[in-house]
Amino acid sequence: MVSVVETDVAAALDALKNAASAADDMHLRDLLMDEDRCAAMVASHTGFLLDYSRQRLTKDSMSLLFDLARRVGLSDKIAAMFNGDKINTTEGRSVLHVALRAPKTASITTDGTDVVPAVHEVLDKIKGFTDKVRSGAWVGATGKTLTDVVAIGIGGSYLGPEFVFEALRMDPKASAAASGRRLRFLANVDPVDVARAREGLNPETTLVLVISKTFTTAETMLNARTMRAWIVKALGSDAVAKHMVAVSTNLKGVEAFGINPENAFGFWDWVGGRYSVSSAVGVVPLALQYGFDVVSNFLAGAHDMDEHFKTAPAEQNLPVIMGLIGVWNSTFLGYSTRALLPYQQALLKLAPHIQQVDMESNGKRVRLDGSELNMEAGPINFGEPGTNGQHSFYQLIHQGRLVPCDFVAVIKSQVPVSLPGEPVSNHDELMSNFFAQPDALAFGKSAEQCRVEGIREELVPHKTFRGNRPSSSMLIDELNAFTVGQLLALFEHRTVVEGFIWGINSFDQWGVELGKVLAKDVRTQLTASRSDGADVSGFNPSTTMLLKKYLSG
Ligand SMILES: O=P(O)(O)OC[C@H]1O[C@](O)(CO)[C@@H](O)[C@@H]1O
Repeated sequence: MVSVVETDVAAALDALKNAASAADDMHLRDLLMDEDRCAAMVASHTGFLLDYSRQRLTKDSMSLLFDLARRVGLSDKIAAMFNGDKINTTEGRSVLHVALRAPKTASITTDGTDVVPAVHEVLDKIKGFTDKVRSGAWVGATGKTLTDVVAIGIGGSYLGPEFVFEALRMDPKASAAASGRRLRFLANVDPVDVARAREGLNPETTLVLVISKTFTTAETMLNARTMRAWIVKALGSDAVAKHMVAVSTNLKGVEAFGINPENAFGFWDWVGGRYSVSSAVGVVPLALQYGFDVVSNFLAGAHDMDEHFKTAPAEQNLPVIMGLIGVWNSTFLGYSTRALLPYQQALLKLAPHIQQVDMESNGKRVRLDGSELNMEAGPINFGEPGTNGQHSFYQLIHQGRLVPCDFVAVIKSQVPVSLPGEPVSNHDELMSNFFAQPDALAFGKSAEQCRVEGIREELVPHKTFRGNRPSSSMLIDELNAFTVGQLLALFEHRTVVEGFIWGINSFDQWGVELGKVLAKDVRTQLTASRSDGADVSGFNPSTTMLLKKYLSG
């Protein structure tokens, strides 16, 4: 039987479908002339301003989206997440990454236990350990200070920490705190990645950090064994205790590997891998590099955005607005892709991280109850810092397929440069592009304009831009540990909002399992063929041919 709520939601969806058909008759060129509309489509929160007037939305269609949010019970769903309800139903887990950055005074309960004291216990342990390593109180097997860290981990145990690491590299405070220290990441199970990660490093001064929620991920464990062999070869097996530590929810696995659980930093099953950067997964490597104070600011920033998300009314709530725009573009306008374009080199790893956050979360085709979703949900995400992207894939964005864009920029550069004789500072030069691109996409250039410019008739079609290509523009006051935390939480919550509206489970990832199972079969075959010359068998003709070619090489 169809419930009242479902009928209510269906009515809201129908109204939005009609609004989307009407959007075909509107051009951003005209919508952007409406001052009231432009003023209404701006939202802000401490240090952040979002202008979404270049979305193909009217004020009415935006109201319909807020109405849909009400009808699906978005605010209750957000509250359920913050309350520790087991909203990850396929795994029977709470979703509490927000607890990782909650202050000591907060109380967040799951299974009848307040998790905040445990979070702060781990944070205190991390502070103690990282302070010791940084000060030289914790030394390696030969008595030398451990100045270099190789953080082994993949997916959610890698992408978020690397995003934050890169975002803060040129921040004056973080960079001063990192003086004399190096942090490398080792993710790919490729001996080339191992060689790159340890290039120029000395085992005597290197700390290896194994980061894995499960401590079973094949790539991470082989890389961990490879790095352990490197330490043991140089310094002997006793050195492992001084040179290897771990981050995991599986402390038994850590011990079985040979790392003392005393030197392990735990987290919990209510932290999803891709939402784990504010757990020990990110805090340990980042505090080793930048010091615990900087990382505390990062956590405070994430918490600040959590509070905004939890309390601000939908109409002023940045993650809610961004999530609703995502739903509009994906489900109602049918755009299958979106681009994340930071005009800020420090954010070069934002798009790769958000790719995982979003695509592993919302790359789903069934609803929570297992029924077919029957609408387009999670889009393909990609991105690259501007202006590099302009000289790469923007041609397609301007004249090829339609890709909604999220432009992100920072008002104050971390490292301002102004050269005598140059008309603008280097940062202003970068920002000129940030302001120009959204307008080029929105307004385009008509054939008439081309003709007025005297463009030869046969070239007019090639030089015409239809425009009407949607984007949002975000300005961040400055990029520091606090605002990086805010930015991370903002994008995490956008994904969560979209998943809540679609009624899917944004917190499981069954889709990555099948490939892992098949890789096991191939591993078994390679072992048998290499050791006993066993024939390749049990695979389809194509895979058999490829495996034979590989084995003969
Ligand atoms: O931290 P682990 O357990 O090594 O897992 C790494 C990653 O693998 C996945 O399970 C699948 O890619 C991710 O969700 C996770 O972040």
